[in-house]
Parts: sequence; C-alpha cells; structure tokens
Amino acid sequence: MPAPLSPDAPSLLNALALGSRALIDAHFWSEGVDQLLAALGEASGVNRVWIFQTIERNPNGVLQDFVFEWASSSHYRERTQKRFRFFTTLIDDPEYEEMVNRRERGDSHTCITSKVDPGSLRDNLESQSILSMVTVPIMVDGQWWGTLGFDDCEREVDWEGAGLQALVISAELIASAIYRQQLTRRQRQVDLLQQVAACGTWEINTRSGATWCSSALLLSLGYPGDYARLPLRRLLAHTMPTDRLRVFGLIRECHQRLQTQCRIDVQLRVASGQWRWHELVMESYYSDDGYLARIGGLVIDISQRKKSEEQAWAAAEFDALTGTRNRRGLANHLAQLNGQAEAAAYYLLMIDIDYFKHINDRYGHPAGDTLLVEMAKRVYEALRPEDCLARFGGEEFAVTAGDLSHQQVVQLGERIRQTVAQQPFYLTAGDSQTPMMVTLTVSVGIAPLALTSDLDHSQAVAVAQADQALYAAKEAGRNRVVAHWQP
Ligand SMILES: Nc1nc2c(ncn2[C@@H]2O[C@H](COP(=O)(O)OP(=O)(O)OP(=O)(O)O)[C@@H](O)[C@H]2O)c(=O)[nH]1
Repeated sequence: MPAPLSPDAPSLLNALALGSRALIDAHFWSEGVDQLLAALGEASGVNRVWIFQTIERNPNGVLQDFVFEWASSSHYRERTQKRFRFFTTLIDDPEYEEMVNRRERGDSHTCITSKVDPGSLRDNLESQSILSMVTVPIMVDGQWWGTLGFDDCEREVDWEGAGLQALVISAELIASAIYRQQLTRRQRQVDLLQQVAACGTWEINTRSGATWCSSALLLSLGYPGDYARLPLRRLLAHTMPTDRLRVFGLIRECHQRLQTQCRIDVQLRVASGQWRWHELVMESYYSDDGYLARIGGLVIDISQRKKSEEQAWAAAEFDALTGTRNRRGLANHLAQLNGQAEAAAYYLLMIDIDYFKHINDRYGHPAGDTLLVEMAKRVYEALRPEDCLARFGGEEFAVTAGDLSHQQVVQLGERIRQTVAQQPFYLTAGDSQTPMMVTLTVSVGIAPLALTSDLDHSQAVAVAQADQALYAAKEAGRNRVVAHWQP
C-alpha cells in the first residue's frame, strides 16, 4: 500500500482566500458556502465536500440533515439520496461514539478507512466507498452547529498538518457566516417587534457622546432606519425642553445612588412634528471606578395610553353634558386648594334652576339639556377665573369662591342670579326652525366653607348649610339669593 497523500497546503490557502471573499460578497450566505466548498474541493482533489447540520443529539444517536455538498463528479453526489434527509445515525460503535463526542467538543477527526477498526463506522465508510475522510465541526456560539467533511473515494489522504489547519479555518469562516446570518435574522425580528409595539432602543456613550438608536426609533423620529448616527444634540432636540431637564435631574439622582434602572415619561417630537408621550426606561452602566459610562434602554410610545388616562380622568372629574366639573371634580379642586392656599375665607354657592320641570315638560328633555349647557356658560361668565363651577346633579350647580367677605359673596350670588334672569335664552324645540325665547331664574343658597384637614366633613357641612339657604330662597318665592348666616 503506498503512503497516504498529503493535501497541497498552498492550494488550500488559495481556495480559502477565494472562498472567504465569496462568503463576504454573496447575497445569500448559502451561495458563499457553495463557492467555498467548491474551491476547497478542487484545491484538495477530494471527491466530495459536505456539510451535515446537527439537528439533535440524543443518547442513542445523532439526527442530522445533509445541507451542503460539492462533488468532483455527479457520480459522487449523495445529498439527493433520500436516506440523507434528516437521517439518524445510531451510536452503536465505540469508535463512532468517540468521533461524535469529538465533534461535539469542536475537535476535528481524520481517518483512513483501511485503518479503522471493524465496526459500524468502518461499515459506513465502506458502504460509500470512502477511502479516507476528514471532518471538522462547525461551532456556532459554542454549539456544535454541524460538520464539514471531505470524502476521498480514490485516494488515501493524510490530512494532519497544514491541510487540516486550512479546513479548521474554513469551518470557522462558515460558522461566522452562519452567526452573522442568525444575527441579521434576529435583528429583523427585533426591528419588526419594535415597530409593532411602537417602541425603540437607544444608547448614549456618556464619555464620547456617541449615540445609537434602533431603526424603529430612527423611523419614528423621522430619520431613515439605517441612519448612521444621530448627533447627541439632535437626539436631545427631540425631547421637550422641560422634560429634558427632568431627565437630566433623574440621571443625576440615579448616579448619586448608583441606581442602575429608572423610568420617566417624556414628550418626544416624532416624524409628523407632533409631540407624543413616551416612556423612557433607562439603564445605566457604570465603570469599575463608579463613572457613568453608558446610558441606554427602551423608549415606548405611550401617547394612546396617556390619552385614555386623560379621557378617563376627564370622565371622572367633569360633567359630560355641560363640561363643568362634577361633584368629584369639585372635591379634588378643593383638595388641591387645601394643599396650597392659606385657609382663607371660602364659600359654597348652591344654584338651582327654578321650575325646571316645566321647561322639560313644555319643550322636551333635549331642549332642557341645551338650557343646562347655556345656563352653565352664563354662570361661568359671572365668575372670576379662580372660582370653580361644578354641576352637582340634575339642574343644580355649585360654585366655590374664596377671598371674599360675606357681603362680597352675596354680591357674587346676586350677579349669578341676574346674569340668568336678565337675558332670555333661545331654544329650538322639535321640528320648529324658529328659536323660542325662554326666561329662566335661579335660586342661590350660600354657606361658608372651611378648608380644613377633614375636607369631606367640612364640605358636607357647607353643602347642608347652602342647601338650607337654597330651600329658604325657594320658600321665599325663588329667583333670590339667601346666605346661611342671614336671619
Ligand atoms: N333636561 C334635563 N332635565 C333634567 C336633568 N336632570 C334633571 N332634570 C330635570 O330637572 C327637573 C327638576 O325638577 P324639580 O326637582 O321638581 O324642581 P323644579 O321643577 O326645578 O322646581 P324647583 O326646583 O322647586 O324650582 C326634573 O324634571 C328633572 O327631570 C338633565 O340632565 N336634563
């Protein structure tokens, strides 16, 4: 038997150079792999170069798929054979098991069939008329992704040495092409997810000021998705100036506490030029000496959520018909005043439309609604900006006013009464196109309102007293103002 041949290392290196260029240039990474295998096959003179992808390793065997092949002639092609489609090789032979273990560890394996101990590995090689074989595992991210193999059916080749080194480099080139392709695919998925979820990712290097934004974020801010790098000042210009100061303040606070995560709601100017609410989730990265090195994180468009919250807040605090505050809105307004203002003299004025039932009976409920809206507008005009008007229910309104003497608040009640009574309201009822003139009057009851720490109680007292005064006004003939302190 002649001594085994050694592959020509310079030809293999040349093939490697050609193949690596193909891997970089190819539009699809698989085309690059095909070209690399062909270059290596031709340079080494073997009959077949192949790649098996590892699908699963289980205790009994390995499930693989035959994914790439180059053959020196069609006679040596095997990939098209059905038996190589997702095939399982049973581990029933120590030599074969050792070979699989080596592949899993990332070690290459060479063999000359005539020197392999009898067993399933040798049977397998002989059944394919292979005289010598070399396999190099393709390790992607530390995992046995697959195997690059060279079969020679005409020669016994000794691959040890420079030839094998070239094959190891080939497997690494293929592994990095696979890794790149996996990253690109994942990147695309992340981009899609960010677009669907209206969010983006960003990072700022605090030392250099260099920024990085995901393509979804760039697109939402009005830049092309592949925009190389936004200058920091341009990125900051997308943040509402007042919010920018809050962000800086929060970062400073986090830094002092060496806190790594924080969040804040800010308004960002988006592609349309509108300001939209976003949630900034920030992660700080510190260097070993405690220096803030990078800040990055998520930015999520929450404008829809903010809008719903505002709508819910408005629904909870404002009256849907007249647009004035409701009972809860008035209570919250008073609670806010209580937090800020000195406990100045405050008053509650209860305003009730006289004989409103007649209006509904005569002109219909929708006309009555219109009158309530118009009435609220008129009362509002009689008030000072700091006074608060609320619809308490039905045809009853309440006003809170502060910083007035007893006499002044009675004058305010009088002004409200007059503004309603002095000018008629105009209504269209039913199918009639001609507006009808309706005169209205209101009765007003006034009581002092103490802004105390137990606001619920003092408000209830004021409502009861103002109601008594209102009742007195109704009893006295309506269209009048009565204060609780008046005899
Ligand atoms: N159109 C309309 N009517 C309402 C609304 N809420 C309450 N009302 C009506 O307001 C009327 C109140 O009637 P009453 O409590 O008897 O009082 P009034 O007729 O105004 O008489 P006095 O208060 O005694 O002067 C009822 O007919 C209610 O149906 C509303 O939202 N829209």
